[in-house]
Amino acid sequence: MTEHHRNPPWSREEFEQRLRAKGALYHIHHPYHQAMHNGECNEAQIRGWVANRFYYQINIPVKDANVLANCRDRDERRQWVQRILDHDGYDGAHGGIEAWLMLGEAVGIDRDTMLSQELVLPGVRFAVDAYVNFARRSSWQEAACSSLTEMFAPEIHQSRLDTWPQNYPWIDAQGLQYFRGRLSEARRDVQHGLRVTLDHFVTRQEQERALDILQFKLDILWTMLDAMTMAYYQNRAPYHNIEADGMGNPVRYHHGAYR
Ligand SMILES: O=C(O)c1cc(C(=O)O)c2c(n1)C(=O)C(=O)c1cc(C(=O)O)[nH]c1-2
Repeated sequence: MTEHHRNPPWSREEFEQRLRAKGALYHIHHPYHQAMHNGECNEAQIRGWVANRFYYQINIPVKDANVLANCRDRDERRQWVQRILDHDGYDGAHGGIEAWLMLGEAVGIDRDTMLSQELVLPGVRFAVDAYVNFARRSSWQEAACSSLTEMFAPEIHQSRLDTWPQNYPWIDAQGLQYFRGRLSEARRDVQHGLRVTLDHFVTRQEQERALDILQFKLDILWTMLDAMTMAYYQNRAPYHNIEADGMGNPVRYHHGAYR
């Protein structure tokens, strides 16, 4: 046992405070998001982000289905299942994935292109898949903890609602509905995720593990934007320096949104 594992657990309040302090590393601080917030993104950079984030959107309910699959507690599942419904839609509600498709259309990506995932960069795919796989292999409480980056999400959604209409007048403001919907959904998710995390991780060792899990999730979000930076800022999408695939076909991503 290393020394710090003998340390007493943090109080519930201090533990929560340490989880919230991780907001300092949220992707709101990534240069890509900063540029987007400051109105400095060109149309291709906005489109690249929307098309790549779509892969996150469609995987969130798959991730949450993995959480359910690992959870033996009916009451917890009853609450958690709402996350899947929020994204997939139910009854009269069209759901988050549909809302993201509408955001896509508002920025100039037609549905078929978005659904084909042809603009999704491998680095983004790997990062998002790591999240789904983590939820598949971990306890449902660990997966709940990994969702807690959502503590920091309402601020980023609100900032888009506040600044995009002025900064990007070419985007139909109707397309921003996704962000509006998430404001309340994220706050409700966080209440649940935080309660599970504070209840489940009780020794200092477990609490430190929870911080590591949250860091892992922060890394996923940050790495997605790193991959997009390569493609849409540095014009170094995968295979950017290779003209053809050897069979005379243009390489992947040549037709992509980064052009
Ligand atoms: O736009 C964003 O910056 C952002 C970030 C995050 C996040 O922190 O993981 C989520 C969302 N949006 C989001 O819309 C969403 O539905 C969502 C679900 C989850 C999750 O981990 O279960 N994160 C996020």
